Amino acid sequence: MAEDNRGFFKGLLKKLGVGSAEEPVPADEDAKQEGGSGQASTAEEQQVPVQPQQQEQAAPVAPPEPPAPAEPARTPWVEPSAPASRPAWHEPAVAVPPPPEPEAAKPSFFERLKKSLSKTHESIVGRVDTLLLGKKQIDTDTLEELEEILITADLGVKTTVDLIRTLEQRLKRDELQDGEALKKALKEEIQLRLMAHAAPLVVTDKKPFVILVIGVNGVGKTTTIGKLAARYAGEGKKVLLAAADTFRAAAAEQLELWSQRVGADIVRHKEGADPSAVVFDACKAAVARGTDVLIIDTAGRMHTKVNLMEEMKKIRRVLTREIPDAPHETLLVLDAATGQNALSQAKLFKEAAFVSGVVLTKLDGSAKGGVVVAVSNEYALPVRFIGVGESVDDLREFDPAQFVEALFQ
Ligand SMILES: Nc1nc2c(ncn2[C@@H]2O[C@H](COP(=O)(O)OP(=O)(O)OP(=O)(O)O)[C@@H](O)[C@H]2O)c(=O)[nH]1
Repeated sequence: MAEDNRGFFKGLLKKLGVGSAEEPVPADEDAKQEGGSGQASTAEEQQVPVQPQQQEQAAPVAPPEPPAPAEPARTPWVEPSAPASRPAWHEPAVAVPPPPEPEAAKPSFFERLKKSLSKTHESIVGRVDTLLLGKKQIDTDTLEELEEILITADLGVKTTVDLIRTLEQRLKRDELQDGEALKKALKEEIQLRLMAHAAPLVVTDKKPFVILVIGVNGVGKTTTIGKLAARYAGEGKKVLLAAADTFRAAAAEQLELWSQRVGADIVRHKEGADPSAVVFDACKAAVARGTDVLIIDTAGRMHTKVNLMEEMKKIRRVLTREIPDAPHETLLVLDAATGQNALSQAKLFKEAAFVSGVVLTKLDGSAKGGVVVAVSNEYALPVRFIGVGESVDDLREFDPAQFVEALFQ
């Protein structure tokens, strides 16, 4: 640093009452300096991030020479890593759940569901409308074309074949005289299949009621847990979250933000810790604190069925040892926007992890919402909730009649 700059900063620091105007010294070097202990300004003090008021005071006083070109304009003792717009003492850089919209500005849930399903509506009902345009009569050729539409709209081969067989029988019984009758029959048959497996998640008064949340990474597990925690805390229940996804520090941070936001407790360990150890501690804490609902976040990075089964077995072993009939619900989270991938994940997890219910997220903006019908019908799994956005109240209990109505309107 130029001599005259040194003089300037010395004077400036004196004015601000910061102490000695020596250049910042790294902490480990400071320890090596002789006679440093009695000084008013240690290296540590100089490297503490500047408080906003100090920055404001220092800003108007320009140094006599412009700073070196590579350096951003800042006073010398500001943390080099601190971005100008986001000081170093801010929250960790993980996705912060967006706050709920003000009630008055929000359309009803049915309206939002309809909007969320608009692309799926186009890919099923829109194409069926085009198929039926100008058709005076429904015949087996029409049903063959319908079959293709349903398969490509992610209803799954098994469900589609089953639907078409039923429609053929109804055609034989003369129930499908025109396009409108066919559309009505299709809507009824889809609803029937969804209703056959529908069942809401009933949180009993077992203390704690344990929900184990599984699914591959990125499908929306953590967000779903946050939304569920908000729901149960809102009902006056005491909620504890277990951050057993220890693969990524950000996953636990994200869960912690949700816990703070909804007023739930959290048990988390360091990144890379054994997920079963987190589950063990969470069970102990839940029992000791009289928790009503314990929700466990897990990592979905088991690439093979064998790995997945082993990890799940281990977690379950720990769980049942601590809370004999836990988990009371094993909730598989699937990203609806991944269509057929979601269907394959349902198959893998159902076989490996004793899934008892499903959450379909990201229905908003996806054309692949037909997968809801496929997952429920092909694997006989109840869809407990659907996610139609990132906000806290964008997770709703699945209602087959409402879903089909919103899809066909
Ligand atoms: N549009 C939309 N986005 C969602 C929904 N649910 C979750 N997300 C978003 O999906 C992204 C991934 O969600 P996470 O909750 O982090 O997913 P995860 O499964 O926990 O992922 P890992 O922590 O990587 O295992 C985030 O940006 C969420 O905000 C939904 O219903 N709709």
